[in-house]
Amino acid sequence: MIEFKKVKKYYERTIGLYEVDMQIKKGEVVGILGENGSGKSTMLKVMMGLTEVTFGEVSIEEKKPSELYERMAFITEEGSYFPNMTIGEYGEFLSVFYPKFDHERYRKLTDYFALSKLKKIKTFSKGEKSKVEIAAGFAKMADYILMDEPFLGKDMFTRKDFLKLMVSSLKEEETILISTHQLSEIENFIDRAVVLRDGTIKADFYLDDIREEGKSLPEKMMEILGYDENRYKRVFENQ
Ligand SMILES: Nc1ncnc2c1ncn2[C@@H]1O[C@H](COP(=O)(O)OP(=O)(O)OP(=O)(O)O)[C@@H](O)[C@H]1O
Repeated sequence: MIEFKKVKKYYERTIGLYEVDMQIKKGEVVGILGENGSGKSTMLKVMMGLTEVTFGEVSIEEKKPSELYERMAFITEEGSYFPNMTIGEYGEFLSVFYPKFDHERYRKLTDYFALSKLKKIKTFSKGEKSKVEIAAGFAKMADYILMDEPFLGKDMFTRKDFLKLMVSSLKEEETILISTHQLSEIENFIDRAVVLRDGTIKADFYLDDIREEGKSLPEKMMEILGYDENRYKRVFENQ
Protein backbone atom coordinates (compact mmCIF):
# COMPACT_ATOMS: atom_id res chain seq x y z
CA MET A 1 0.00 0.00 0.00
CA ILE A 2 1.08 3.55 -0.74
CA GLU A 3 0.20 5.93 2.05
CA PHE A 4 0.32 9.72 2.29
CA LYS A 5 -0.14 11.14 5.80
CA LYS A 6 -0.79 14.87 5.98
CA VAL A 7 1.75 15.54 3.28
CA LYS A 8 2.77 19.10 2.50
CA LYS A 9 5.31 19.99 -0.11
CA TYR A 10 6.43 23.58 -0.55
CA TYR A 11 8.75 24.92 -3.20
CA GLU A 12 9.93 27.96 -1.31
CA ARG A 13 6.64 29.85 -1.11
CA THR A 14 4.74 27.86 -3.73
CA ILE A 15 2.49 25.05 -2.59
CA GLY A 16 3.08 21.79 -4.43
CA LEU A 17 0.93 19.61 -2.16
CA TYR A 18 -1.11 20.61 0.86
CA GLU A 19 -2.42 18.30 3.60
CA VAL A 20 -2.67 15.26 1.36
CA ASP A 21 -4.02 12.12 3.02
CA MET A 22 -4.36 9.18 0.68
CA GLN A 23 -4.06 5.41 0.55
CA ILE A 24 -3.59 3.40 -2.60
CA LYS A 25 -4.01 -0.35 -2.38
CA LYS A 26 -1.77 -2.85 -4.13
CA GLY A 27 -2.95 -3.57 -7.66
CA GLU A 28 -4.97 -0.38 -8.10
CA VAL A 29 -4.72 1.59 -11.33
CA VAL A 30 -5.13 5.23 -10.38
CA GLY A 31 -5.37 8.32 -12.56
CA ILE A 32 -3.87 11.44 -10.99
CA LEU A 33 -5.85 14.22 -12.59
CA GLY A 34 -6.19 17.98 -12.37
CA GLU A 35 -5.44 21.22 -14.11
CA ASN A 36 -1.97 22.57 -14.88
CA GLY A 37 -0.05 23.26 -11.71
CA SER A 38 -2.45 21.31 -9.48
CA GLY A 39 0.31 19.09 -8.04
CA LYS A 40 0.21 15.90 -10.13
CA SER A 41 3.93 15.70 -10.93
CA THR A 42 4.80 16.72 -7.39
CA MET A 43 2.68 13.87 -6.05
CA LEU A 44 4.46 11.33 -8.26
CA LYS A 45 7.92 12.72 -7.50
CA VAL A 46 7.26 12.58 -3.77
CA MET A 47 6.07 8.99 -4.17
CA MET A 48 9.28 8.10 -5.99
CA GLY A 49 11.34 9.73 -3.27
CA LEU A 50 12.78 12.13 -5.84
CA THR A 51 11.92 15.13 -3.73
CA GLU A 52 11.56 15.46 0.04
CA VAL A 53 8.24 16.33 1.61
CA THR A 54 8.17 19.49 3.74
CA PHE A 55 5.80 17.99 6.34
CA GLY A 56 4.08 14.67 6.78
CA GLU A 57 5.04 11.24 5.56
CA VAL A 58 4.90 9.13 2.42
CA SER A 59 5.37 5.39 2.76
CA ILE A 60 5.17 2.39 0.50
CA GLU A 61 4.62 -0.93 2.24
CA GLU A 62 5.47 1.01 5.39
CA LYS A 63 8.93 1.85 4.08
CA LYS A 64 10.48 5.00 2.69
CA PRO A 65 10.09 5.19 -1.10
CA SER A 66 13.88 5.30 -1.53
CA GLU A 67 14.15 1.84 0.08
CA LEU A 68 12.01 0.33 -2.67
CA TYR A 69 13.60 1.97 -5.71
CA GLU A 70 14.36 -1.31 -7.49
CA ARG A 71 10.67 -2.25 -7.36
CA MET A 72 9.55 1.09 -8.79
CA ALA A 73 9.55 2.53 -12.28
CA PHE A 74 9.00 6.19 -13.15
CA ILE A 75 8.12 6.93 -16.73
CA THR A 76 8.41 10.63 -17.40
CA GLU A 77 8.91 13.05 -20.25
CA GLU A 78 12.02 14.37 -18.56
CA GLY A 79 13.64 11.00 -19.19
CA SER A 80 16.26 9.24 -17.14
CA TYR A 81 18.18 7.63 -20.01
CA PHE A 82 21.77 8.38 -20.79
CA PRO A 83 22.02 10.30 -24.06
CA ASN A 84 25.28 8.77 -25.26
CA MET A 85 24.06 5.19 -25.00
CA THR A 86 22.31 3.07 -27.59
CA ILE A 87 19.15 1.32 -26.45
CA GLY A 88 21.13 -1.91 -26.00
CA GLU A 89 23.72 -0.21 -23.79
CA TYR A 90 20.95 1.43 -21.79
CA GLY A 91 19.32 -1.96 -21.20
CA GLU A 92 22.62 -3.40 -19.96
CA PHE A 93 23.06 -0.43 -17.66
CA LEU A 94 19.58 -0.75 -16.17
CA SER A 95 19.94 -4.47 -15.52
CA VAL A 96 22.76 -3.70 -13.08
CA PHE A 97 20.42 -1.62 -10.93
CA TYR A 98 17.16 -3.49 -11.43
CA PRO A 99 17.60 -7.16 -10.54
CA LYS A 100 14.34 -8.17 -12.20
CA PHE A 101 15.13 -6.34 -15.46
CA ASP A 102 13.76 -8.47 -18.30
CA HIS A 103 16.04 -8.19 -21.37
CA GLU A 104 13.66 -10.14 -23.58
CA ARG A 105 10.77 -7.88 -22.71
CA TYR A 106 12.93 -4.80 -23.28
CA ARG A 107 13.97 -6.10 -26.71
CA LYS A 108 10.38 -6.87 -27.64
CA LEU A 109 9.20 -3.45 -26.50
CA THR A 110 11.94 -1.56 -28.34
CA ASP A 111 11.20 -3.64 -31.46
CA TYR A 112 7.49 -2.94 -31.04
CA PHE A 113 8.25 0.77 -31.01
CA ALA A 114 10.64 0.29 -33.98
CA LEU A 115 13.53 2.00 -32.21
CA SER A 116 16.93 1.94 -33.90
CA LYS A 117 19.48 -0.33 -32.27
CA LEU A 118 22.39 1.59 -33.75
CA LYS A 119 21.65 5.21 -33.00
CA LYS A 120 22.52 6.90 -29.72
CA ILE A 121 19.49 7.86 -27.67
CA LYS A 122 20.41 11.56 -27.90
CA THR A 123 19.75 11.47 -31.64
CA PHE A 124 16.19 10.15 -31.21
CA SER A 125 13.16 12.39 -31.63
CA LYS A 126 11.21 13.48 -28.54
CA GLY A 127 8.58 10.81 -29.13
CA GLU A 128 11.22 8.12 -29.70
CA LYS A 129 13.05 9.08 -26.49
CA SER A 130 9.85 8.75 -24.60
CA LYS A 131 9.30 5.30 -26.13
CA VAL A 132 12.72 4.31 -24.75
CA GLU A 133 11.48 5.37 -21.32
CA ILE A 134 8.32 3.32 -21.68
CA ALA A 135 10.23 0.22 -22.82
CA ALA A 136 12.71 0.60 -19.96
CA GLY A 137 9.95 1.28 -17.44
CA PHE A 138 8.00 -1.81 -18.40
CA ALA A 139 11.07 -4.03 -18.60
CA LYS A 140 12.05 -3.23 -15.01
CA MET A 141 9.23 -5.57 -13.95
CA ALA A 142 8.45 -3.12 -11.20
CA ASP A 143 5.62 -3.56 -8.71
CA TYR A 144 4.89 0.16 -8.74
CA ILE A 145 4.73 1.93 -12.09
CA LEU A 146 4.36 5.70 -11.99
CA MET A 147 3.80 7.55 -15.23
CA ASP A 148 3.84 11.31 -15.61
CA GLU A 149 1.99 12.42 -18.75
CA PRO A 150 2.91 9.35 -20.78
CA PHE A 151 0.78 10.50 -23.73
CA LEU A 152 2.49 13.86 -24.10
CA GLY A 153 3.98 14.44 -27.53
CA LYS A 154 2.93 11.06 -28.88
CA ASP A 155 1.14 10.62 -32.18
CA MET A 156 -2.32 9.09 -32.30
CA PHE A 157 -1.07 5.61 -33.25
CA THR A 158 1.56 5.57 -30.55
CA ARG A 159 -1.03 6.54 -27.95
CA LYS A 160 -3.23 3.65 -29.06
CA ASP A 161 -0.24 1.26 -29.10
CA PHE A 162 0.80 2.43 -25.67
CA LEU A 163 -2.61 1.79 -24.18
CA LYS A 164 -2.76 -1.66 -25.77
CA LEU A 165 0.66 -2.38 -24.41
CA MET A 166 -0.35 -1.36 -20.89
CA VAL A 167 -3.53 -3.37 -20.97
CA SER A 168 -1.93 -6.50 -22.37
CA SER A 169 1.43 -6.60 -20.66
CA LEU A 170 0.52 -5.88 -17.09
CA LYS A 171 0.03 -8.73 -14.66
CA GLU A 172 -2.75 -7.05 -12.66
CA GLU A 173 -0.56 -7.15 -9.56
CA GLU A 174 1.21 -3.93 -10.37
CA THR A 175 0.08 -0.73 -8.72
CA ILE A 176 -0.12 1.94 -11.39
CA LEU A 177 -0.36 5.69 -11.11
CA ILE A 178 -0.77 7.72 -14.22
CA SER A 179 -0.95 11.49 -14.39
CA THR A 180 -2.54 12.78 -17.55
CA HIS A 181 -4.88 15.28 -19.16
CA GLN A 182 -6.07 12.67 -21.68
CA LEU A 183 -9.27 11.77 -19.87
CA SER A 184 -11.05 9.87 -22.63
CA GLU A 185 -7.97 7.83 -23.35
CA ILE A 186 -7.57 6.51 -19.82
CA GLU A 187 -11.23 6.31 -18.90
CA ASN A 188 -11.40 2.57 -19.49
CA PHE A 189 -7.96 1.84 -18.13
CA ILE A 190 -8.03 3.31 -14.64
CA ASP A 191 -10.02 1.95 -11.66
CA ARG A 192 -9.89 5.11 -9.62
CA ALA A 193 -9.32 8.83 -10.10
CA VAL A 194 -7.71 11.25 -7.66
CA VAL A 195 -8.38 14.84 -8.68
CA LEU A 196 -6.06 17.56 -7.43
CA ARG A 197 -6.59 21.28 -7.25
CA ASP A 198 -4.05 23.72 -5.77
CA GLY A 199 -2.18 20.82 -4.20
CA THR A 200 -5.14 19.33 -2.35
CA ILE A 201 -7.36 16.36 -3.17
CA LYS A 202 -10.55 17.78 -4.57
CA ALA A 203 -12.16 14.42 -5.40
CA ASP A 204 -11.33 10.74 -5.17
CA PHE A 205 -13.68 8.23 -6.79
CA TYR A 206 -13.95 4.88 -8.52
CA LEU A 207 -14.81 4.76 -12.19
CA ASP A 208 -17.41 2.05 -11.61
CA ASP A 209 -19.31 4.49 -9.41
CA ILE A 210 -19.46 7.25 -12.01
CA ARG A 211 -20.49 4.71 -14.66
CA GLU A 212 -23.39 3.81 -12.41
CA GLU A 213 -24.29 7.49 -12.31
CA GLY A 214 -24.23 7.41 -16.13
CA LYS A 215 -21.37 9.91 -16.36
CA SER A 216 -18.19 9.90 -18.40
CA LEU A 217 -14.86 10.88 -16.87
CA PRO A 218 -14.67 14.21 -18.75
CA GLU A 219 -18.22 15.02 -17.59
CA LYS A 220 -17.36 14.17 -14.00
CA MET A 221 -14.20 16.29 -14.16
CA MET A 222 -16.15 19.23 -15.52
CA GLU A 223 -18.60 18.84 -12.64
CA ILE A 224 -15.79 18.71 -10.05
CA LEU A 225 -13.58 21.46 -11.38
CA GLY A 226 -16.10 23.59 -13.24
CA TYR A 227 -15.18 25.71 -16.21
CA ASP A 228 -15.36 29.45 -15.93
CA GLU A 229 -16.54 30.52 -19.37
CA ASN A 230 -16.28 34.20 -18.49
CA ARG A 231 -12.67 34.17 -17.32
CA TYR A 232 -11.36 35.04 -20.78
CA LYS A 233 -13.71 38.00 -20.97
CA ARG A 234 -12.76 39.20 -17.49
CA VAL A 235 -9.05 39.08 -18.24
CA PHE A 236 -8.96 40.39 -21.80
CA GLU A 237 -12.06 42.36 -22.48
CA ASN A 238 -12.35 44.47 -19.34
CA GLN A 239 -8.88 45.96 -19.53
N1 LIG B 1 10.88 22.84 -8.89
C1 LIG B 1 9.89 23.69 -8.61
N2 LIG B 1 10.16 24.91 -8.10
C2 LIG B 1 9.17 25.78 -7.78
N3 LIG B 1 7.87 25.53 -7.95
C3 LIG B 1 7.53 24.33 -8.48
C4 LIG B 1 8.52 23.35 -8.83
N4 LIG B 1 7.88 22.26 -9.32
C5 LIG B 1 6.56 22.54 -9.26
N5 LIG B 1 6.36 23.77 -8.75
C6 LIG B 1 5.03 24.41 -8.53
O1 LIG B 1 4.23 23.51 -7.77
C7 LIG B 1 2.89 23.52 -8.26
C8 LIG B 1 2.51 22.13 -8.70
O2 LIG B 1 3.30 21.77 -9.82
P1 LIG B 1 3.24 20.35 -10.53
O3 LIG B 1 4.35 20.30 -11.53
O4 LIG B 1 3.19 19.31 -9.50
O5 LIG B 1 1.80 20.45 -11.26
P2 LIG B 1 1.12 19.49 -12.35
O6 LIG B 1 -0.26 19.23 -11.86
O7 LIG B 1 1.97 18.32 -12.65
O8 LIG B 1 1.03 20.45 -13.61
P3 LIG B 1 1.02 20.19 -15.21
O9 LIG B 1 -0.32 19.57 -15.54
O10 LIG B 1 1.14 21.57 -15.77
O11 LIG B 1 2.19 19.32 -15.54
C9 LIG B 1 2.85 24.57 -9.38
O12 LIG B 1 2.40 25.78 -8.84
C10 LIG B 1 4.29 24.69 -9.83
O13 LIG B 1 4.58 25.96 -10.32
